[in-house]
Amino acid sequence: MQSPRRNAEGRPLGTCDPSSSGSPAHGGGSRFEFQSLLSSRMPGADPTSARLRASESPVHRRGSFPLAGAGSSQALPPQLPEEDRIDLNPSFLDIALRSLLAIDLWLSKKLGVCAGESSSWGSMRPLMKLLEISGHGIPWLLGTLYCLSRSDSWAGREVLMNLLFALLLDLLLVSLIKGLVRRRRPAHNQMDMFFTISVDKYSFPSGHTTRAALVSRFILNHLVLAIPLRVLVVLWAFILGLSRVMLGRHNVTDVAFGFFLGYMQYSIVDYCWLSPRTAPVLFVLWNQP
Ligand SMILES: CC(C)=CCC/C(C)=C/CC/C(C)=C/COP(=O)(O)O
Repeated sequence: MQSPRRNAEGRPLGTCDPSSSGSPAHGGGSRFEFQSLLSSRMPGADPTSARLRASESPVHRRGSFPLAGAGSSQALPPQLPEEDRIDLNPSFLDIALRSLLAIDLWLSKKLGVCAGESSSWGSMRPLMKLLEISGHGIPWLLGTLYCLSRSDSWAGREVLMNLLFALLLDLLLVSLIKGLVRRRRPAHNQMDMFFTISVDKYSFPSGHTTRAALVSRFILNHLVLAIPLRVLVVLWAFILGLSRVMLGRHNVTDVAFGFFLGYMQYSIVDYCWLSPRTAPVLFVLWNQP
């Protein structure tokens, strides 16, 4: 059996002395309290998952409760029940993620000013819903297919074919991630969206935002537009993302990740660019009478 590791004062590590700087396992008396508070008051604190985390922690593996350090002559606090013990040792990443989520929920609730008719900016709701339609998958897909059917130049057809590929890739990736992450939409959201598919009950990432980022980057790279129009395209994408939070459809992190994913999706499309040279079959098929 391993003898317990000791600190500079010869005290076994993990021995409880609330006034001391504490053991590496608990980080001192004040951190001890902070962590207890965090684990017991944080939304979503779950004793079952805490128990699971504990079984992975080095403190737990040692097989004894370190606060009750054997051999210490000082009065020790009473031993805590199992659930409370483990909650004392969340990892730094755990705390950082939970704090980020708490800030995300708080900020999203604050920004959800058009979430209902009676919300503080409720009168703006129709305008936000108009923006919502401008970034919906159906008009973009139908519009691209229509333009493709009317296009009479090879260059135009190539761009539109790639836009179609981009839109389908976006639908696929967003559905996949939504299905995997399964994050519920904010509680203050009214589920009155136009034409949704099953995964759209989930909110991470925002599909409207990925599309806005993807399409705007696509347009900026493949259409020759005057500067004011280019600014308008960027503004549209940005305001569409913001409107998702204002409508209460999404949390801020859903939209932030949506921008990132949409931006990256364009890079994929650009990398796999379809042309009569790289995908001749597609282009020949499209030109059949
Ligand atoms: C071809 C096919 C299956 C088209 C489906 C298009 C469609 C229903 C897209 C869903 C658009 C939508 C409501 C996305 C949700 O956006 P969030 O920003 O709320 O995530």
